[in-house]
Amino acid sequence: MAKDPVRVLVTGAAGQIGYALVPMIARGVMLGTDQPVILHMLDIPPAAEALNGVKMELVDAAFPLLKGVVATTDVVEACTGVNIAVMVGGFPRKEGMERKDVMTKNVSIYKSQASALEKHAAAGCKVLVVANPANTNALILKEFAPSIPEKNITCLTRLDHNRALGQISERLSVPVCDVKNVIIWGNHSSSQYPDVNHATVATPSGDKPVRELVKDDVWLNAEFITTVQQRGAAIIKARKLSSALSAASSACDHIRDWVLGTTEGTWVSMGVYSDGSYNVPAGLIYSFPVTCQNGEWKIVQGLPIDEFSRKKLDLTAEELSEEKALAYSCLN
Ligand SMILES: NC(=O)C1=CN([C@@H]2O[C@H](COP(=O)(O)OP(=O)(O)OC[C@H]3O[C@@H](n4cnc5c(N)ncnc54)[C@H](O)[C@@H]3O)[C@@H](O)[C@H]2O)C=CC1
Ligand SMILES: O=C([O-])CC(=O)C(=O)O
Repeated sequence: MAKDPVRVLVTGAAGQIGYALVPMIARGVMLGTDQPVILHMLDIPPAAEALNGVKMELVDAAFPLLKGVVATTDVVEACTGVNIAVMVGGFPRKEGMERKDVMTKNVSIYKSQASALEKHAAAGCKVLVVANPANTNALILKEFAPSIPEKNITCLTRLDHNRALGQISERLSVPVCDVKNVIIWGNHSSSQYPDVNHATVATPSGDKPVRELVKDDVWLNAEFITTVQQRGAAIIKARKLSSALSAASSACDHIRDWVLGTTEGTWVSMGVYSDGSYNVPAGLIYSFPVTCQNGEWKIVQGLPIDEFSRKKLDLTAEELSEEKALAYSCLN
């Protein structure tokens, strides 16, 4: 029997990530090729005409899984009955800006959209915040939507995770699908810690640690880390626009794994509400290694953390605490 359609909200749908993301969702990249979807697309009035153009293209593409499109500038209409909410709406960073610089503009959006989601989304709606500062926007959304369970509010660090996989794959000239279990700890910002200490590569003689294969701790402890931390800025420099296709694809990965589960023996990185695991202060949205099953994520426990890593985990937590304080000061 055909499945009932799932309603997926994309905010900022007329923007660059939105334009890359909605066809992926309509093709089943996010929820599976047997899962019909109804797309809810929200943008602001100045983008209404462009949003309507995206809707026209979705109709023209005749996606078999797409059972309906709601394109609106009304946040209540956009949020009504949605099962998944991908929050991309906001203002992107430009060359020379830190993600913190977009804070003032974006956190107030997340405060107001929190109440619309809380009141109008379907029960159990899963929320992914993409817009920057992603962790702090997600935290604001959580705090101003107290009836949405905190386990249902996450932010995107899967792009950073995928970037880390990509760097290792390039360095070792192995297919990216053979690399797994990197970790992005902390903030989706240049303070994040891309950690390869538990990462492995599938080889004909079994999984081997990335460190053993790369055989260059200097590169792994320095250049690799900064390349991943600065990749967003490098893309902005090259394209004069921030990452879009990779962000859209990673957002699909995030939701797909969350809803359909991670593969046995593999974890992914997600920005989730900290419960104090790994001595990360509770009450921050922080990126951890997680596994997913039955629609729920769980932080991978018990990984040994060396002194080098500890410092980096703490540094990015400190930045998130500062961002939290700054966000509240912007809202006052
Ligand atoms: N977490 C991550 O890995 C990544 C996050 N980003 C962030 O994603 C966000 C979107 O990036 P782009 O699509 O490139 O930007 P964009 O400027 O092309 O699109 C953003 C869209 O949001 C809309 N918008 C603004 N305020 C809104 C509101 N209140 N409600 C609904 N829509 C609203 C704009 O009209 C625009 O159409 C930015 O904040 C960017 O920094 C970008 C790449 C990766
Ligand atoms: O760097 C930016 O502003 C966009 C972004 O979040 C990324 O590409 O990781």
